[in-house]
Amino acid sequence: MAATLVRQAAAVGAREVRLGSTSVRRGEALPSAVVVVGAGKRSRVVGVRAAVSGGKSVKPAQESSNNEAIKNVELALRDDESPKPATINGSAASTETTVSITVVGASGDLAKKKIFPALFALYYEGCLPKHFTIYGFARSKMTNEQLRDLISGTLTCRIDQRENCGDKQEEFLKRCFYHSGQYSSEDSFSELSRKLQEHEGGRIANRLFYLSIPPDIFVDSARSSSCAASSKNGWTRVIVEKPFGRDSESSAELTTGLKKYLKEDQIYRIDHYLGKELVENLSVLRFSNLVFEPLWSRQYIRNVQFIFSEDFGTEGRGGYFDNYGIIRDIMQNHLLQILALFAMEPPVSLDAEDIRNEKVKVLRSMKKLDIENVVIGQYKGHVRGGVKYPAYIDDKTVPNNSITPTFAAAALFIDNARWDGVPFLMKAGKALHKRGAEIRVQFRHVPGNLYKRSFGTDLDQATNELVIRVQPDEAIYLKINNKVPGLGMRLDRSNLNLHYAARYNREIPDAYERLILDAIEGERRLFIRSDELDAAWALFTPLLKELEKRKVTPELYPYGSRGPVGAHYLAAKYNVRWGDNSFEPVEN
Ligand SMILES: NC(=O)C1=CN([C@@H]2O[C@H](COP(=O)(O)OP(=O)(O)OC[C@H]3O[C@@H](n4cnc5c(N)ncnc54)[C@H](OP(=O)(O)O)[C@@H]3O)[C@@H](O)[C@H]2O)C=CC1
Ligand SMILES: O=C1O[C@H](COP(=O)(O)O)[C@@H](O)[C@H](O)[C@H]1O
Repeated sequence: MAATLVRQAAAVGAREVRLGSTSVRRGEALPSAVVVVGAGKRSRVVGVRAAVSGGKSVKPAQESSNNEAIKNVELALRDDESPKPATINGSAASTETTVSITVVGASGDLAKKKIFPALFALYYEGCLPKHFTIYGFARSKMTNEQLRDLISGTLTCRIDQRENCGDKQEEFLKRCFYHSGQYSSEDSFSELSRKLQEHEGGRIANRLFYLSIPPDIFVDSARSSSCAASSKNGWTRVIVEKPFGRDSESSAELTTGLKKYLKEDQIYRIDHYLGKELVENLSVLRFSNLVFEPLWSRQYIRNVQFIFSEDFGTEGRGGYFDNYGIIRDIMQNHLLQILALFAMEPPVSLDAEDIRNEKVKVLRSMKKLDIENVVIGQYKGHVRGGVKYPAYIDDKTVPNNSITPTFAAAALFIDNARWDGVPFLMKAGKALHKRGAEIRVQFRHVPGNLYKRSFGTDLDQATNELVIRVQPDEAIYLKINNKVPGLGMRLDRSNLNLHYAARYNREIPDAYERLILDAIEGERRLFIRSDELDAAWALFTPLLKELEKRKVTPELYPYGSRGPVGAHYLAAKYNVRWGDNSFEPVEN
């Protein structure tokens, strides 16, 4: 069946076929071809996208009750971004496509640590188109060879594959080049454009710019890249890194600035948490399992916790961090995005706009964050086992009287029928006792529980808890009460555990891989739309201003500890206990 569909899709010029959860996005994005990779036996075709100009949506092509059969075939044709026929000296040029990816800020930390490794991983997996070129752009003077040396140390091959790793790295590096220039200079970008054009060789040239630079030069770079280096015959897209402003006003200003040079559908605002495997899985868990969705409301859920912790400080990024603080760095974006996916109503479809519409709706239903529902902290120096751990203010790029929070806990509420009265707690901190990110869903007590005498007085400890461990060591587990085998009647707490390392024999892709691939494919589902951003800032801006106006001093906590005790009082105010404080062995 899938093969039939692929032939049909090819006949109408589709460029991609999606096969259920085995996302089929590894093919080359040719308007006249379909490439299917990884179509597992149990795969289900859920959509076909085509890049044919002047088309319109057509669905569904065929239906079948068989799980292996093709369903919901949809041709999502992109009028706005469809390739325009290339001409050279008036005559028609190649209809082949090529993608040029420019990493703006290539000399920086993120480029080296995340972006180039993700691009290599995509190349290694065969996910990049046949014709592609990668350019690094920054002010630093570097040759192509020097860029290759800089990034080669951070390229790694999938540990579950490893074949021809060295050769693949060599091949990849040969396709990476460097151009030095000024971010605000159109001349620099014209020169870059000329070089890109040489590599593009007359093909339909799609161009992706990844702005991996400090936020104060986003607009300048967007202007010069857009005015001087946009594609003449294909699409041009720009990935923008966070932070998207410091508050509602600066975020709106940034959006206005970017929109002078780019259309909204060219802007890909990245929140890399949306690219994490378990965050993407949230919707699958909710909407494809009957056992969860009916429980997903105030009727059965007592509280929900979103917890982020790092066991290291701001090392090296204090200069950036001090201007933002943990609420802007983690809560307003990463944790809030996860919350939105967790709490939104079922979307009409898996289409990017339908999902983002629901996220905006739930964000707009939230109550403004009240300062009484927030606790802030900052780490102080600590000596443990003879090792001295620095205080936040020991960072040379941080003023020694800084009151920027490196920890925050908050209680948020959603004012809608589904979630009325349910506390959504967030906790985020640097320099804590462990690194991790998780979602904890604590369910209500069992009414009239026949076994309540077995639990002693602490009924909270006996309620079910669903834990989605985003990182590290990805897992989804449900804490249940169970009879200890034997002749007596003794209950204990056990986990129904989906431990990814035990269940799936493959490495989990880095979030940046998924997101860069989505940007190349024009899939906007995991990127932030401007109205989502506005809604997120509207929630946090009054609180941030209040904290700054009152100059609230953060509670100090020792480096490597569990954070300030105030977080426990905040939770206790809503009869909640943080779920991450209990010891939990990993079970396979
Ligand atoms: N690093 C990380 O882990 C994360 C970073 N981010 C965001 O990604 C973006 C890039 O981060 P990161 O790589 O750490 O940033 P860097 O501070 O390393 O900056 C990247 C490059 O931008 C150029 N640059 C730095 N400061 C200035 C300046 N004041 N004016 C002009 N150019 C400057 C430098 O290149 P040159 O001098 O050669 O031009 C530098 O190599 C930022 O927006 C950051 O907030 C988001 C999440 C995580
Ligand atoms: O965006 C950011 O994220 C990182 C944490 O990302 P992770 O994928 O390693 O969990 C954080 O360290 C940084 O401060 C923040 O800007």
